[in-house]
Amino acid sequence: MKRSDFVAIAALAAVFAVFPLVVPTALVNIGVYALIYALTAIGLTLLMGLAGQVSLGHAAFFAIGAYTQAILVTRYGVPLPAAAIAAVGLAMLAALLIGLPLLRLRGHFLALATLGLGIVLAVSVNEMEFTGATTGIFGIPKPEFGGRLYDSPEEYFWLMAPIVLVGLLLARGIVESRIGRALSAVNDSEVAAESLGVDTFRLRLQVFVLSAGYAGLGGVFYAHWLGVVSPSAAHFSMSVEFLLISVLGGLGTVWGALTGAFAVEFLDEAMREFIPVLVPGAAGEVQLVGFGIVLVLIVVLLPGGLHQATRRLFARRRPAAVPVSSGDGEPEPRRAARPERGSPLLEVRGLTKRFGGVVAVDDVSLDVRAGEIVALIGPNGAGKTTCFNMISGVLEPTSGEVTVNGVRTDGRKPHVFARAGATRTFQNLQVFRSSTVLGNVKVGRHLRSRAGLLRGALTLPARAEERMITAAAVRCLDAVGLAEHAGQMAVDLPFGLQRRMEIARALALEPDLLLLDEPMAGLSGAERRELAALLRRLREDGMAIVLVEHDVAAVLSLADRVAVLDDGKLIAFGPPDEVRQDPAVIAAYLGEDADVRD
Ligand SMILES: Nc1ncnc2c1ncn2[C@@H]1O[C@H](COP(=O)(O)OP(=O)(O)OP(=O)(O)O)[C@@H](O)[C@H]1O
Repeated sequence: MKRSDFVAIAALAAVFAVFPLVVPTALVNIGVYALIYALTAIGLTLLMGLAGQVSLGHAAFFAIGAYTQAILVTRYGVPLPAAAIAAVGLAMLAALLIGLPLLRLRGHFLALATLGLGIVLAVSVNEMEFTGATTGIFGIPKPEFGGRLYDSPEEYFWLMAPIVLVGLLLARGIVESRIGRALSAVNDSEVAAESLGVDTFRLRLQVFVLSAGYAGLGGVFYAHWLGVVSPSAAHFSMSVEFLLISVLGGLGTVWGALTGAFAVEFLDEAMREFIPVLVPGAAGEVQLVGFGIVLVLIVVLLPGGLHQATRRLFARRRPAAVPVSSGDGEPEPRRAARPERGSPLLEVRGLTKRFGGVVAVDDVSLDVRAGEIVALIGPNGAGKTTCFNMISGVLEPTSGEVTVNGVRTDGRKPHVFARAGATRTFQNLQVFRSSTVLGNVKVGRHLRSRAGLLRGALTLPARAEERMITAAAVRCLDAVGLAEHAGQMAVDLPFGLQRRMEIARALALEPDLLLLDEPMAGLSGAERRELAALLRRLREDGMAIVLVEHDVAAVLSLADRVAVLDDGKLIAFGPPDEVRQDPAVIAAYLGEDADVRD
C-alpha cells in the first residue's frame, strides 16, 4: 500500500475525530448513516470495481447481518461482538453458496442471482414469524463497551469511524496486493491473466464473499443504531442505494465508497430540505424524484464518479515512480528444479477440434521435450492457433489429450496449464491496459508468490514478497531489454515493445514450457535477432519452447524440430533439414522459394 494511503487515512481520522464536535447533531446523525452505508459500499466497490462483478441485491447480505445480529442479541442474549461475528459469517456463507455455482459462469449471472436473492429475502422476512414479519425485531440495545454507552449520534459516529477506516485500509491493501493486481489483470484480459496462473473463479468468489462480509457488518451497525430491524432493511431500494453510493463515489477506488456514502446521504437530506421550497407542497415521493434526477445527471456527466472528478482537478498525469533496479539483494523464492533436458514436457495425443462442420485441427499428436525449440508452421487457416488454444486450455478440444509435465490439462482452464509449469503469449496481444509495463510483468509472478486476500489486506506481511515480485519482474524486463520502460503505461508502448513485454510477462512465471504465438510479428530485423538469441538462451537453460511463426527462414534456423500443419492435419514433424525437403511440405506450404530452402 502506498504512503499516500496512510496519509489519507490519518487525515480522515482527524476529520472524523472533529466532525461530531463541529456540526449539529442532526448532521452527525446523517454522518452515522453515511458510515453504515459506506461500510457496505466498500465491499460492493471491491466487487464491482476490482472483480468486475455486479450485485443487484446487496441489501440481502446487509439484512442477513442486521437480522442475525438482532435475533442473537435480543432473543438469545448473545454478547454483541460474538453475535457480530456470527452475523458477518452468515452473510459470507450465503454469498459462498450463491457464488459457488454462479461465478464459474461468464456474464451477468451473479447480478441476476443476487437480484433474485434480494427479492426472496425481502419477501421471506416480511412473511416469517421468526423474523418478526412486517413489524420486524425491536429492542436492539445500543452498544456498550467498557462502561461507555454509544447512544448519541456523536458517540456512535466515533465508534464506527475507526471501523470504517480499518475497512478502507484493508480494502486498499487488497487492491494493491497480489490478488488485486491479478483481478485488475482479469478485467483487462481474462485469458492472459488465466494463462499466467490466475484462477479467476476462485478470486472472484473470494471477493464476492468478502463483499458480503462488509455488507453484513454494515447490517450489524444498522441494527444497533436503529434499535429495530424491519423488512425495509432487505428492500430492493436499499440495494439500489448501495449501488448508487458505489457508482457515484467511483468504482475505480475504494475511497469512492466513503465519498459516495456521504454525498448520497447529504444530498438526500438537501433534497428533502430544498425541494419543498422549489416545488411548494411537494411530498416525499417528489423529493425522491428530484434526488433521482440529480443522481442520473451526476452519473451521466461523471461516469467515473466523484473520484474521477477529484482526480481531474488535482492530478496531472500518471505514472508514479517505479523502481527499475533489480539489485536490492532480495533472494528469489526457490523454484522446483527444471525437468531434465530431453524429458517429455508436452504430450499431445489425437487432438481434434471441430467448429460445426469445419475440422480446424484433425487428430494431431506430437511431443515436446525439455531443452528444445519446436516450431509449428503451416499456411493461413491451417489450425495453428486453434492447436495452441487447445493445448493452453483456452479452447476445449473436441477430442484428444494434452499432458504437461505429467499432468492432464485438456479441457481444463488456462490457469491449470500454468500451474503445470507452462504459459503462452498471444497472436493478438493481450496487454493489461490499466497497468504499467512493470505491473504487467508482475502478474506473471502470480504463481511464484503466495499472499492471499488476508495477507494482502494486512499489507505488512506481504511487503517482503512484493519486493521480491518487483525484483524478479524487473529482471525479466531486463532480459528482453525493457527495463527502462518499466514505469510506462503498457498501452503507451509501441507494438514491438508490447510483444516483448508479453514475453517478459510469460518468463516471469519461470515456465518449463513456453508457447509463443507469432512472437516475431511486428518486430524489426534487429529485434528479431535479439529475440532469437533470447530464445536460444532459454533453450540452453532447459526450457521447452513451442512457437507458431510465419517467418519460415527464422524458424528453420532456430527450431530443433518443426511440425507442419496443413488443413488441420500434421503432415510432417521432424528436424528442419528433413522437413524442408519433405515433398508434402513443399507442396502445401514452402513451395520452391529459394530464400526458404537456403
Ligand atoms: N471460433 C471459431 N469458429 C469457427 N471456425 C474457426 C474458429 N476458430 C478458427 N476457426 C477455423 O479453423 C481453421 C483454423 O484456424 P486457425 O486460426 O487455428 O488457423 P491458423 O493456422 O492459426 O491461421 P493463421 O496463420 O491465419 O493465424 C480456420 O479455417 C478457421 O476459420
